[in-house]
Amino acid sequence: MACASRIASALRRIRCANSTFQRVSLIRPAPQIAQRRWQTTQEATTSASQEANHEDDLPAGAPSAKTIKFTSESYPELKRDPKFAEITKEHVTFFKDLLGSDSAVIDGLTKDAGEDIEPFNSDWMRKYRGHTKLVVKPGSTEEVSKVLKYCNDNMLAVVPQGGNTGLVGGSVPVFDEIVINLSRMNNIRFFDEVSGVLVADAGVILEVADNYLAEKSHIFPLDLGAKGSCQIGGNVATNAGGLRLLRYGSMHGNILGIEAVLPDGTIVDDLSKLRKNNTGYDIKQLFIGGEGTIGIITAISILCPQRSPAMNVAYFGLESFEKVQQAFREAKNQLSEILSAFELMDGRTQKLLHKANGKKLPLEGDHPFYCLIETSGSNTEHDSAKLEAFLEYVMGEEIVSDGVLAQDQTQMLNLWSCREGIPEVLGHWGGVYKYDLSIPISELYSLVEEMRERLTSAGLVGDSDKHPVVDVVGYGHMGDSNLHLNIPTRRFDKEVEKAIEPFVYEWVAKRNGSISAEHGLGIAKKAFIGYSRSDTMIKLMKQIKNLYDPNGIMNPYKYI
Ligand SMILES: O=C(O)CC[C@@H](O)C(=O)O
Ligand SMILES: [Zn+2]
Repeated sequence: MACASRIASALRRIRCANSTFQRVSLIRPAPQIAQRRWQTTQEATTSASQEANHEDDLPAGAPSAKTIKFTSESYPELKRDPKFAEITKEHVTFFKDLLGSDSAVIDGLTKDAGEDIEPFNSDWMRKYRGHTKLVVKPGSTEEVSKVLKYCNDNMLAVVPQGGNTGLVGGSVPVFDEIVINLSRMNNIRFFDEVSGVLVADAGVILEVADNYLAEKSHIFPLDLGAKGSCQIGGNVATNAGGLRLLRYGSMHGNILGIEAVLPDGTIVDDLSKLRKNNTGYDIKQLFIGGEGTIGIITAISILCPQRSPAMNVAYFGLESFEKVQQAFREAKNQLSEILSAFELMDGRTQKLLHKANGKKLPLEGDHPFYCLIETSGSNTEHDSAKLEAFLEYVMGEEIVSDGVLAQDQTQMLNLWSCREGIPEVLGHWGGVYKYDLSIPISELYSLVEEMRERLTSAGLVGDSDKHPVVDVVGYGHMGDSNLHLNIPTRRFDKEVEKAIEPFVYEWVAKRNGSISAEHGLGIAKKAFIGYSRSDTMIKLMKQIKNLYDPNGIMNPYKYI
């Protein structure tokens, strides 16, 4: 079998080149998300919950945030809460006096802050845009405390903001909420090489933290495409999942402690470095995934695993979702503790990747499904033996039809780009309807098929400009039963939206899945929480919100 020999010869090459392969570490450059660009669209029609924003002639690499439609227009049902005060010159003076440095306050009230303030008002997807006139950048926990207390005392609404790389509009204002940006708080406070405990400010960029840990043979237990821009405080506040959750677990499991500030200025000093601390309620968990609705995380303490010196990345083509499941089962069974990622991409995502940016795909021929497997272990020989046995098995049993194994770091990056490049590429035609869903694994892909059929029979999908929908595709974290259902479109269209929603949420709810597996609720999914949470759970969440933030100043109009 040609494909078998492809992998077998790759394995032979690895055995010959052990010494170089052994030391490969996987550090992927993050996509330049600030330069993502939406394509021209025709006659974009409005859609309250999904509309992205387009313009006819964006200069490549320099999108102007000013052309993004305001969230308050896309969501006309949202009204500014009159209980919040409007920002005055006196407020601005207070923040300037408090924070001292000129660069710590972006003041759009007393002067035209123009392009300086817009990146804080809008998100990288160009879907959400607020009206803030003030961005403050505290440089310490004490400053965050003073800022928040002042806002709370004066009924000024705020939005905590990290790297602003979220996917649900949670980190940008809707109206004139003050943006509290954490980027100046970017120090690593502590690292212990024996325990692997890292304590760092919330504003440290994920990739910076990971590079720091790499020098100490450790790894940050979270990895995602936006690592070059996102901040670890935001990662914790959104309980980001990423590409290696399968191996290292979630933020809820890895975070040992947090430091946070409540709206009344109280500093929650719970920066525990302990793995075990069984003394009452685990209150830090409320801030993890709390999306900045009860307080601002200012620092985290996190358990970081040892970095694996031996890494392998393989990319397979498979003929059915049944075979994908078999491959996943075998990977868990045979690679067990060295398996660090098992990602799924359908054939359509790979074709679109090629179509949009001409990317040469690793395998010749078409396969309905592709998987990317990564192993991370401590012993190359041991890992290679396991991998070889696994590959021989899946090829021999015809579970996998074709595959390649990276020979060096460049090839690893190239294989990873076939997965990580997908979200950005799908925006190429105009915009994307995005759904981030937890679904029982056996039915993970059925939703994509049903949705494709549904939209196709409604005459909405096609190759020509007559059809709004380019395709219906699925990819995601197979290892976590987390599907990213993406529907790239040429234009946003009420008819398309009606065909997708609420069908998609009902479909997921019927299977006891989650309507937001890892991206959170923000503004995009807030209206749909009831599909995944019972009335009792929502009531309990509201009680917590009211307890911590009685004035409701924290990230209003989102989440809850
Ligand atoms: O854009 C998406 O739908 C998914 C983004 C991210 O969670 C990923 O897994 O690449
Ligand atoms: Zn994801």
